[in-house]
Amino acid sequence: MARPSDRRRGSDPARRVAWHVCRRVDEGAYANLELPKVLKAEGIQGRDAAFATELTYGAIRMRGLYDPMIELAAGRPAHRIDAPILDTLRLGAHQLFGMRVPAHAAASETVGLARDVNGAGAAGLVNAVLRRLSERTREEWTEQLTAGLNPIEALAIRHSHPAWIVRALRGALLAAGTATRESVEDDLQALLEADNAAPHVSLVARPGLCTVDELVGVGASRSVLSPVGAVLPSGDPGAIRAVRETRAAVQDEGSQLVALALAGASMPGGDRHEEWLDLCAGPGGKAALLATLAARQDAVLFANEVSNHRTQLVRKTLAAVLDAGIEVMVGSGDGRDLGGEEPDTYDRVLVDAPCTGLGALRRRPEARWRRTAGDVPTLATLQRDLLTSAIDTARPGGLIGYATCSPHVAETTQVVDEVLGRRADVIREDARPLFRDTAGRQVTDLGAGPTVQLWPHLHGTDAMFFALLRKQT
Ligand SMILES: C[S@@+](CC[C@H](N)C(=O)[O-])C[C@H]1O[C@@H](n2cnc3c(N)ncnc32)[C@H](O)[C@@H]1O
Repeated sequence: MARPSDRRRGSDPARRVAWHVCRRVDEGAYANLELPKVLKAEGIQGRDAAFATELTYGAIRMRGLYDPMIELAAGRPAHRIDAPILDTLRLGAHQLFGMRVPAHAAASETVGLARDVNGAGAAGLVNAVLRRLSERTREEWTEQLTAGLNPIEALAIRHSHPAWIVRALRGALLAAGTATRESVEDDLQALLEADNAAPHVSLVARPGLCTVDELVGVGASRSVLSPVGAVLPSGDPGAIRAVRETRAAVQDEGSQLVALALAGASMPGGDRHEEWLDLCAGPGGKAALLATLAARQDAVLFANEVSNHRTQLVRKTLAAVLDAGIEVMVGSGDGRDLGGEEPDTYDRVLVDAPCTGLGALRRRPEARWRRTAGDVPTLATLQRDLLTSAIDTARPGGLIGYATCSPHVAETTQVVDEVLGRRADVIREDARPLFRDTAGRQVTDLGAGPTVQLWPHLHGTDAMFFALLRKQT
């Protein structure tokens, strides 16, 4: 496919970038990886880059609402519209219904884009569809599209999530004790809205390598939630020296709290030199935080990852940690085998399990359209095997933290319940007191316990789940 730079330069560069990224995403790319590359290649920065980002992410995220609108306006199913033209129409719809672009500018700029990237013939179709779309408000279209649907299907269209995900999130809100039967519809709506809002950029100051004050000094504000966190209101985190040097990094505050919780859990038996294991470490965000926390407690970390490529990423993430002389080992292996290879060894073990990522939909605009309900049982089997192996690697008295960035009960409490149901040597501890905010107070709204469930609409974090288990002596 031609890059935007190869094409005639009649249309707005930011919109062309958005279209190009949407095409690449249709072909299997990830928007969060592709967009920065294309913005850089096109030399687009500042407000134009922010516009391109909002347009790209919104058009991809909201296609569950925009495609049915486009179908009505075009008088044909979306799969009968050429994919490159459909992407142009989605971008037009997002300018009309999701951004504060005046309708005439949204239409004329999108037709200009169509002329450039889809050809003169397609521009006529795009013009006609956008004119029809702009005859009604978003709410009017939504009312028409959801009339007569059951509540889950209606929410799926209104908030542009696949219905199976809406159902799973509703079940998770109830199961975690976050919502009651009375409040669940409001909670669900707030959660779905939070999934569609751009998340702020959270940074971690890796203890001993960087301070929150240093990040505040370059424009970030102190995190309310994470004692090692900061929030960047705008700008490119890559421009921050501490981030470039891997002394700090972009990391969700929920992930920070998970690592802090496991490191902070009490371990009777006093002053032994602990050995910690991160069983699924790639790309190394939690491993880097754990390694610095371990160093403060005179402990050492072994970071394990199954994929060779991701093991390399762990090494890159740990660059500043290793440069500082902090003792951390990095290895590549299947976490399911470690329980047999190194039984009864580690004091603290983190299983940050591969999961559907349904808790991080804000960050990955295409993820909701790629995942299927069929992924869940496959992942749950892997998660059970990894947790079982993690328990085997823990020494008697040792701790195991099980985390996912999905709140789906089949990946969270059901995994823990099933594994614990088969073993008499592990108990579940209340993890909630370990989640402490910057002021030292227990984080609110963590659920009914003993496990912890964080939420984008309540905490501003990804929907991280965390269970703390202790192996009996
Ligand atoms: C959720 S990610 C971990 C994120 C990481 N802890 C961080 O904070 O950067 C899960 C990781 O598990 C790895 N993984 C998948 N199957 C595995 C296995 N059988 N053994 C070890 N790691 C595995 C994946 O490659 C992926 O890197």
